[in-house]
Amino acid sequence: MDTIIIYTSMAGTTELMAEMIGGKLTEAGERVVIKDALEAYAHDLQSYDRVLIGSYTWGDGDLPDEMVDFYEELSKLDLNGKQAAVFGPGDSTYPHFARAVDIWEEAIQAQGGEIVVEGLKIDRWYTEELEAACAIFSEKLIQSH
Ligand SMILES: Cc1cc2nc3c(=O)[nH]c(=O)nc-3n(C[C@H](O)[C@H](O)[C@H](O)COP(=O)(O)O)c2cc1C
Repeated sequence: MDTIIIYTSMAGTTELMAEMIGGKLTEAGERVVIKDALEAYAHDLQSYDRVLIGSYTWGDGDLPDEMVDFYEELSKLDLNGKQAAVFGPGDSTYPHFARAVDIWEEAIQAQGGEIVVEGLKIDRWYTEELEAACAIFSEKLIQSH
């Protein structure tokens, strides 16, 4: 199973999640590439079996600005046959908690990708749960194929 993790991070939480999840999959013997969305092109996804997107939420429940180009490219791709899952931190004091996770899941499904594990949303006020939550998410991914 070859996985690409595309993420963007402002203060480092999403990056940490990407590294933790990537580390767990690698430990399980999977091949993983982690890329910052600013250095990634959506067509990069074509060479991988599994696509993971890591995205915090910005504005009023919006995608981060750094991911908008990638989002537009992804919305033109055929993702049939791809396994996918999304993770990201948010802040539950905002009305749309971690909504970027839902936006990405919808975009992936609209292009034919299969969401194999429910999106992981982490509240920034509870980051002590980060490592355990990322480990569980990774384990579900490993079990899903
Ligand atoms: C201006 C601004 C707007 C934000 N809007 C939302 C939001 O609508 N929903 C949400 O859940 N979190 C929101 N957040 C919180 C970020 O998603 C959260 O701080 C996240 O941990 C940042 O990820 P990072 O550490 O990878 O940069 C917002 C943060 C800022 C500074």
